[in-house]
Amino acid sequence: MGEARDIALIGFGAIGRALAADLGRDPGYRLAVLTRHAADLPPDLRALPDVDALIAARPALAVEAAGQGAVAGYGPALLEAGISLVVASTGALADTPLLARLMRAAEAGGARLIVPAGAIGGLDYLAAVAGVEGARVRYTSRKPPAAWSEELRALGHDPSRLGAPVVIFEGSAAEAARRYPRNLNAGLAVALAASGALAGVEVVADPEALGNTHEIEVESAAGTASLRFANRPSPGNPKTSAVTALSLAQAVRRHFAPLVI
Ligand SMILES: NC(=O)C1=CN([C@@H]2O[C@H](COP(=O)(O)OP(=O)(O)OC[C@H]3O[C@@H](n4cnc5c(N)ncnc54)[C@H](OP(=O)(O)O)[C@@H]3O)[C@@H](O)[C@H]2O)C=CC1
Ligand SMILES: O=C([O-])CC(=O)C(=O)O
Repeated sequence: MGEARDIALIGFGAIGRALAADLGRDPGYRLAVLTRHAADLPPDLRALPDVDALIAARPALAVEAAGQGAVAGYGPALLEAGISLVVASTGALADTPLLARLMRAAEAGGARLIVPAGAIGGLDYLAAVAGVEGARVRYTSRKPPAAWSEELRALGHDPSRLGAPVVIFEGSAAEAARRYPRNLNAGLAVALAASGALAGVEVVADPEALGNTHEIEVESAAGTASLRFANRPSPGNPKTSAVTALSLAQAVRRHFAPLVI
């Protein structure tokens, strides 16, 4: 095996910890973490105090699992410096001027901005049929009330005693990602893959939801598809599905793989 590849993680919360544990078991990777809480890192992880230190470390790839602010704050500089970036906080890309800036930076630096599947799957299918005439995609996010405590209280509901599903939002993926930056990244990933074919997004707090559920319905001249993901919440954050960290680990492996599936 060749020398270990340096990977820089940004953020060390629910996803960052799970991702570090996953990639950390693989001798093919050496990890460093940009975090505001360096003292909380296990001794085998190197702390990066700021984005300049990250760029100076010249990692083979950076992975953001921090928040929309980190994508906007660090993304352009990393990409311009030629460091490809996997973003978990895909909702940040609802900001079209930021997305354009990131794409210009990636082009200038010869790097890639990578949107992983995250909490869902099937983005390849959506992208393949998006241009087919009449293609129409709908996305529904259905999470248990614990993921929507504040929003339910604001609507006059007690999250611990919700008797029936409550629709929190209906509208565009971009507006959903702006309003709910911690809960609607998957909707924006669907929007990027499905492009103009995404007809709408619905967000539901559901006491019967078996975990964080994502439903994608597709109709086009190529056929129909019903995708449904019933995800276990991450132990560290009920808004975040545990599978997201697995998806990011997969995006890292895929980036370097000689066989891409
Ligand atoms: N694409 C997808 O399908 C999914 C995306 N996500 C998104 O992934 C991101 C991470 O999720 P999760 O791990 O659950 O969140 P957590 O809140 O558990 O962790 C985020 C961590 O990032 C740190 N952080 C925030 N901003 C910065 C910054 N500018 N620089 C360094 N560290 C920072 C926070 O620390 P501090 O205390 O310093 O703020 C915190 O420790 C979120 O934006 C989330 O919405 C989540 C699920 C699915
Ligand atoms: O983890 C999930 O189920 C999805 C999520 O939070 C998001 O899309 O932001």
